[in-house]
Amino acid sequence: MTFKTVAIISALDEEAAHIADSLDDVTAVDGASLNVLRGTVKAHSGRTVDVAVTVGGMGLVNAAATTQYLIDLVHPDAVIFSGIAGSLNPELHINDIVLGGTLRYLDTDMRLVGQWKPGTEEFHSDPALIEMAEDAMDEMGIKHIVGTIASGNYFVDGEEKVAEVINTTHADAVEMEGAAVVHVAARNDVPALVIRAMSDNADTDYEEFKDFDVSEYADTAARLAVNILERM
Ligand SMILES: C[C@H]1O[C@@H](n2cnc3c(N)ncnc32)[C@H](O)[C@@H]1O
Repeated sequence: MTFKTVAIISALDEEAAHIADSLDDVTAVDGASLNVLRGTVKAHSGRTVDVAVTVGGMGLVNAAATTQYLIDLVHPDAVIFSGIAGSLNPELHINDIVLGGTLRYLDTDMRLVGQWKPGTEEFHSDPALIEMAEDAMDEMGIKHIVGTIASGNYFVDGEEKVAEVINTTHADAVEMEGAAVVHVAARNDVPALVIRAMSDNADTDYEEFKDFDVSEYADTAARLAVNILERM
């Protein structure tokens, strides 16, 4: 598989900043409430990879709309989501990475929703993209797992919510976009990868979350995304 064009999506400005800064020959396109930056990254092979990066906002609908818009706009060979998530796995520490081997929705009856294409009840990041990400993280010395990510339309904090998410999804990390991105990518037959750096242990309440600085973790995920582009 040659990755000539790659679309990268984040939910927050901090999650996209480093990726946008790594692009050369940048142009901007506005549409569908998005500001899309297009540019190139020089790969180790000497080739250039065309990249489109945008911030789509938080939540499943924003993520789905953004993914479809980027696919229609740039016809990418891969879609990568780069961002932060709450850890549900005690083996993981803040700033470790979970790759979305499996992605499941919270609060969605997939027996019904999953009847439409691609006709599955859960979603998966592309194995070739996962392998590139693992090589990149070995090189960068980042602790990581390929695990299960749960995606829902609410911030998960506190023991009760955490227990419910773990019981229903068996997830290692929880966030608000990943499953929607991979779901929409699968409808379009585009390989996708979800990268999440752990920003919290799902114990931080929403008021605190607004105050605490997520830039460091957002940047870890973004540096990984750029390293993957350089391997393409
Ligand atoms: C709040 C933003 O950060 C991510 N995020 C980080 N931590 C959590 C958590 N504990 N629960 C839900 N989403 C989280 C979401 O994906 C959203 O974009």
